[in-house]
Amino acid sequence: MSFAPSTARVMPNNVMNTPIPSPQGASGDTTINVNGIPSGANATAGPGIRRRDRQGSFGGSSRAKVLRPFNTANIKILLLENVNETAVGALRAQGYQVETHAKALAEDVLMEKIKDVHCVGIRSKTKLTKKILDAAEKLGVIGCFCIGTNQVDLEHATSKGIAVFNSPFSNSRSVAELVIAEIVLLSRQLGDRNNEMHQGIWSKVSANCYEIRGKTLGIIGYGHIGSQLSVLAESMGMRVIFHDVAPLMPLGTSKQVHSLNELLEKSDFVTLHVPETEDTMNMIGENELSRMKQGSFLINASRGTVVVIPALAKALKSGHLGGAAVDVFPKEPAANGKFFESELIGCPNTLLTPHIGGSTEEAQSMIGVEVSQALIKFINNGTSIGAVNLPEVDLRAIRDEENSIRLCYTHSNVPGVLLRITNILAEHNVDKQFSDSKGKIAYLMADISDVTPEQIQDIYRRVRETPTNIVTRILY
Ligand SMILES: NC(=O)c1ccc[n+]([C@@H]2O[C@H](COP(=O)([O-])OP(=O)(O)OC[C@H]3O[C@@H](n4cnc5c(N)ncnc54)[C@H](O)[C@@H]3O)[C@@H](O)[C@H]2O)c1
Ligand SMILES: O=C(O)[C@H](O)COP(=O)(O)O
Repeated sequence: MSFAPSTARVMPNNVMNTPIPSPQGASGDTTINVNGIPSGANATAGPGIRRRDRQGSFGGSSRAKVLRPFNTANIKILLLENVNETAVGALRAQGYQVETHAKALAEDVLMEKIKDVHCVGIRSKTKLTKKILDAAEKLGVIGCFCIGTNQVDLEHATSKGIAVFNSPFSNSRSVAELVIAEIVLLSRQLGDRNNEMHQGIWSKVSANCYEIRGKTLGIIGYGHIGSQLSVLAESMGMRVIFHDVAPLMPLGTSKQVHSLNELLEKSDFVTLHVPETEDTMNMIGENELSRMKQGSFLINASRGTVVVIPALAKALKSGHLGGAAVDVFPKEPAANGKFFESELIGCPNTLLTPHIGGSTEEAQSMIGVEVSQALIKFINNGTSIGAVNLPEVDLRAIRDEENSIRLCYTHSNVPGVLLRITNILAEHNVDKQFSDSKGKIAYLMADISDVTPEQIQDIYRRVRETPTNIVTRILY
């Protein structure tokens, strides 16, 4: 797969279901404006579609055509929260306009900035609420350069046909390694000893300090991170049990237990690796903490809302828990250097970290590559593989010949749509077509050959006018 930038290419397209930036056809290009009408100095009465420069291939075939939404230089991308250079470079190499910010933006600034962009890239801090999404007039795709997507109003994004991509496992190993370190640190009270030494206090203690060998680790949420952690913990001699809503294959000699309570009662260390959902909100409160063994430890590197912080502080101060490591908080400061407050500050044997579970060079670099590639494939080819909120649809490469187009149609999932589209395409040569649905939304891709600019314009207009239309794009 090559992501080499193409020569300017302008598409009849509402890539983000909104007005298209005005064409900037390179010299010699025949360009097609938003309405599909050939325009620009070199517009001719001819087909209006230039054979692409053979700069790369799609789908591994030398006869494959590189598709573009329209002049890629008109695509505007906003990257927030210090998204990795690997992503910035890959997106710029496409010719897109990329604006980067090291921090999350305040709501009013984001509302203004997001108005004009086709794609936004965020991490866990930026909240893309209904209000923000409604301000985003041209937005067609969101890249979450992290695992969690709870910071995006997914339902609203979906209703607007905005695709959302994330990186499902590129930082899993980093989180699992952090948790292994924390298990050892907590078990040996290293946080407290370190603090004392920095204050000039020599306090050599062995009481209540343990090896982790032979101890039981209870993992809540046995997904990418939980299962990776399971393998690492067993290799250090721990026994592993886990609780998950889904029945899952236990790795190594780990065992799935029947209930959350069983896990809490049997574990020396309890670690949370669930997503933020309605079900996991306040999952560990006073009742659950009281079920944990006397002197056991709690680790949370999932989401801050999963643990009731005042209850945890109480359990630590009373000595019921032997310690805790917390990486995520219900309210996190917006940026580095901002004030952090929590009832956990000063609790005994309590490790507090600023949401750094996935913050390693390796993870950030891999995430940058993975998410930027998903964004490029969606913008340039219409591919929704890996989208968390759209049905996953792809077609093999379009043939590299003149006058062939790809129709990408995001629509409401109601009866009768395919018949309507079939009628619109009836007199054309549909090379291939695929469609799938997910809940209230469906996505169709169709490659059509031998179409004139007038026919493209007609297809585009008629598809857009269907009552079920959410987003219609045509790619060349
Ligand atoms: N601290 C960090 O920097 C950091 C980094 C990466 C991920 N995370 C957080 O960790 C979470 C987990 O990541 P992952 O990649 O392992 O996710 P995952 O989707 O691979 O696994 C989550 C698991 O939790 C289970 N689950 C869901 N609801 C549950 C419930 N109510 N009770 C029990 N199990 C439940 C799922 O079935 C799944 O097996 C992410 O959603 C993210 O919020 C934090
Ligand atoms: O969801 C995630 O992947 C983690 O919470 C990490 O988020 P971050 O990219 O904001 O560090």
